[in-house]
Amino acid sequence: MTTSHSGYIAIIGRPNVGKSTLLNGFVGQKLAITSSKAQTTRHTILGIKTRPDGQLVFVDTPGIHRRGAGALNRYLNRAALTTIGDVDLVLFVVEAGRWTQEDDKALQAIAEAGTPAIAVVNKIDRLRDKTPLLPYLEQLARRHEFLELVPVSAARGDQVERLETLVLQTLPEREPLFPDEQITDRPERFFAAELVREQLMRRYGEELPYQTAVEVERFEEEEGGRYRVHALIWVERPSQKAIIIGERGEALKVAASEARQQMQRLFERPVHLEVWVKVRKSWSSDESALASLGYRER
Ligand SMILES: Nc1nc2c(ncn2[C@@H]2O[C@H](COP(=O)(O)OP(=O)(O)OP(=O)(O)O)[C@@H](O)[C@H]2O)c(=O)[nH]1
Repeated sequence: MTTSHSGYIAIIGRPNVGKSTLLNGFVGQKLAITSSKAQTTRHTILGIKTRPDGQLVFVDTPGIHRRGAGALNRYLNRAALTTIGDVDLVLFVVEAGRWTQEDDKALQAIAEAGTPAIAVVNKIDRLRDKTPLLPYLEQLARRHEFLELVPVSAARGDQVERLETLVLQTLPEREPLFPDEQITDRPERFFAAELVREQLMRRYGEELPYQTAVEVERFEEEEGGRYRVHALIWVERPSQKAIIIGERGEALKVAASEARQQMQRLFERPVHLEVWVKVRKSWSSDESALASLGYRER
């Protein structure tokens, strides 16, 4: 019989390095929403991968960043920092060829926690010429005592399986922590809200998405298995509501249709989705409004 290794792995790095893409690649399902905008991830999500030789429980955290005041930003940083101290291993994700102050801050947090770490150098597909990769890896190795340094392309899946095997070997000998078939700790309702939020992140301007939140107020299974989902998009100003809805409702219709298709893929069943936009003043700077929208310490 093979020995079982199991444990918690935090995926840590500055915004936009590809943490969510990596998590989805490990689990083989789109659990974490992604976009080209920084700070897409607002919630900590568990992604569970069970193999015959053990179980990897990944914790995708909101990116660590330096700027930004306000309750939402405080929540994002706190969530990432708490996670680092609580896990068996950290995957520190960086972008090949790039090093910023925010990377530095994330690495400092890892060093302070003293949690063992593997450096994941992502987006190697972007390097046409691979020559600079070696000096980059050497420099990274000098910054911290990593267990391993692994270049990958999360988007293409290159080296992700190898990384997974390396990760498993570092985890303690332990029976699986979750049942075999479980792939996340979040209910389907949560993913419904996230998939609507993903469309907002992807479709609307640079600033607007950060001033919106999504709440699923109804999530029901109809006879025959179809899901009926009612989602509310909270914005801070009436002008934002007009932008999201668009002329004759076209913009929202397109966004909702894409979100619905993504839900059908994840839930593997038909989905009926209705989306409404409502104005609630300054929800993103108000701790109690944040809590009511699900941004709670867990
Ligand atoms: N070329 C390339 N792009 C990638 C790769 N991995 C991720 N990306 C892209 O990088 C962007 C950010 O990816 P995410 O997975 O959302 O990044 P994140 O680190 O979770 O971001 P935050 O939510 O801001 O913390 C997206 O546009 C991805 O498609 C990769 O291996 N190669």
